[in-house]
Amino acid sequence: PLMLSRYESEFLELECIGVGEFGAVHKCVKRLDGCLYAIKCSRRPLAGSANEQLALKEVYAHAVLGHHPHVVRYYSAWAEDDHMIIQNEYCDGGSLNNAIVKKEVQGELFTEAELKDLLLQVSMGLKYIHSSGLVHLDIKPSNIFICQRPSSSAPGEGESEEEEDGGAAAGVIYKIGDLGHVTSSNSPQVEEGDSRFLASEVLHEDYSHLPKADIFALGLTVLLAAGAPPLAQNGDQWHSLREGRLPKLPQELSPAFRGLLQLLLDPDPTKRPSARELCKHTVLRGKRTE
Ligand SMILES: Cn1cc(CCO)c2c3c(c(-c4ccccc4Cl)cc21)C(=O)NC3=O
Repeated sequence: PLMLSRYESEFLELECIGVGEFGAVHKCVKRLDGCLYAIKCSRRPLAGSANEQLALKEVYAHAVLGHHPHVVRYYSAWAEDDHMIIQNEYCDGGSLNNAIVKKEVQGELFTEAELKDLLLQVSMGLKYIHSSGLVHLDIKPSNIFICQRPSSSAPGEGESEEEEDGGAAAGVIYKIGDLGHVTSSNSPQVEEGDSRFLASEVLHEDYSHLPKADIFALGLTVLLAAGAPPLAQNGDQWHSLREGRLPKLPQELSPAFRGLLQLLLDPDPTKRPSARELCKHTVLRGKRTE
């Protein structure tokens, strides 16, 4: 085609790392800086359509959110020949969902210390998103990405891991990704996320405590990492979980941690701790064992 695509001229496509109805995500290297990026190409939504709104909200959210060690970094977005393209930080460790499946296959479990580290890191990312007046609304294992070492994209100015928590620098770093459902926490046009992680009050269009819907989804995310069976999309299991009945777990968790998970999943959103409260929660801030 006459117009040389910016995507082709600026990037070398290395491999496809995800395909969905949204489009495809590739691991790419930027020719200029030699760094790796995750680039999502999706069909450009019809002008004025709901999908266009969603696509724009994703880019707006990234633009507003700037940099945080536990939120996937945004670099650029542009439109070309009927496609929307977004260039994000490449996280080299796959998604939390991949990690959960891998543990399952190997007959291994996340230890309680690892579960606490996961909960603390994602809470830090959520605290940042919520303090910016936004809510994610699609927190789930496949939207949490892992960096096995400080990210392999271009280093960010003033972005330092130890600011948030030196501890994670030694192990894995979890980052909240896919801001496609992000909306403002007080004047929401809510686009519901995955029903398996949806808080009951949001299903009933009660948007008065949206940040607590992210906390509920985070509780289910940690529950899955703890080895809970796959979540139901609807039906009795879906409802019983939302009446505060936790599924049987393949491991004994300490009463303190189990109690905290119970609180994250409380049917009453006002009973769930905020991300800020989680970040300083003694159960999560206990002395590190390693
Ligand atoms: C399927 N998939 C696999 C990965 C690599 C994990 O090791 C991945 C990434 C992203 C995304 C992504 C999600 C939503 C919107 C835009 C992007 Cl680039 C999707 C990804 C993203 O923003 N950063 C990623 O690493």
